[in-house]
Amino acid sequence: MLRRRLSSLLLRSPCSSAVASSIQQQHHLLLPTHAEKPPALNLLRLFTSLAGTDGDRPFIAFVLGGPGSGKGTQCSRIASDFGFSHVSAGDLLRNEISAGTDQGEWILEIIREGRIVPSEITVELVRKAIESSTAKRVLIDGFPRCEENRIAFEKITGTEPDLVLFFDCPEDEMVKRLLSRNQGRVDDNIETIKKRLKVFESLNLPVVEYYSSRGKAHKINATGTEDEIFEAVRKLFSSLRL
Ligand SMILES: Nc1ncnc2c1ncn2[C@@H]1O[C@H](COP(=O)(O)OP(=O)(O)O)[C@@H](O)[C@H]1O
Ligand SMILES: O=c1ccn([C@@H]2O[C@H](COP(=O)(O)OP(=O)(O)O)[C@@H](O)[C@H]2O)c(=O)[nH]1
Ligand SMILES: [Mg+2]
Repeated sequence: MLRRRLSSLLLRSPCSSAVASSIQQQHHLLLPTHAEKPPALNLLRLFTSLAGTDGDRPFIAFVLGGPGSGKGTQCSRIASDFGFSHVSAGDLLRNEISAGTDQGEWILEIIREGRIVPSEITVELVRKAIESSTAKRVLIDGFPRCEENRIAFEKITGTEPDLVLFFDCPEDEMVKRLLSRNQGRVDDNIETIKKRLKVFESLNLPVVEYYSSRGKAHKINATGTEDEIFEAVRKLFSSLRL
C-alpha cells in the first residue's frame, strides 16, 4: 500500500524532455546519498528491495546503446558464455502487447511512435523478471531508457546496477541495421527510427553519462562484426570477478 502510494508520487509522468531535464536538475534531491537516506526512503527500501538485501540479489548489468547498436545480439552471447539471464525490456513490453490487454494496445502506440513507456509499467515488468529469475547474474537489455526510468528503478527496487555496458555505434550504421532487421517490428521503419534516435540522444545518453560519472559504465565500440564486438565484451566480462 505504502509502496503503491509512494510509487504513484514518484512516477506520475512518462519521460519527456521537460520531465527529464527537471528530474536531472532535481535528482540530487530525489536520489539519496549512500551516507544519508531519509527515513521514508529507507522504509520504501525495506518493503521493496530486490530479493531482500543487496547481498541476496543477483549481479545486475544494464546494457544500453542506441536502437540497432547490437544490444540484443551481444546479450545473447553474454548470456550463453557467462551464465547470465537475459531480460529484454523491449521484449517484456512486446509480450504485454501480445497478451492483447488494453494496456498492451496503449504500449503498442507508444512503441509505434518511438516514445518511452511510463516507468510505472516498465519498472514493474523488469523488477518481476529479475525477481523470478533464479540466475545469479542478470542482463537488463534496453533499460533504463531515461533518467526518470533510472530513478524510478533505483527507488522502487532499492538497488543500483553493478555494471553498465554501453554499445557505442554511429547513427548511419544503426539505421542500416534496423532497416534490415526483418523481424516485422512496428518501429523498424525510417520514420520511427528517426524518432527513436532523437529519444536515444536526448533521454538515454544522460543515463549513460550518469553511470559514467559513477564509474560504472563501460563503453564498447559497437562497429565491426558481431565476433569482433564480442571479443571486446568477452575481455570485459572475463576481467570481472563474477
Ligand atoms: N556487428 C553487427 N554487424 C552487423 N549487423 C549486426 C551486428 N550486430 C547486430 N547486427 C544486426 O543488427 C540488427 C540489430 O541488432 P540488435 O541486436 O537487435 O540491436 P538492438 O537490440 O541494439 O536494437 C539485427 O538484425 C542484428 O542481427
Ligand atoms: O525500457 C524500455 C524499453 C523499451 N521501450 C520501448 O520499446 C521500444 C523498443 O525497445 P527495444 O529495446 O526492443 O529496441 P532496440 O533498442 O533493441 O531496437 C523502444 O523504442 C521504446 O518505445 C520503452 O519504452 N522502455
Ligand atoms: Mg534490442
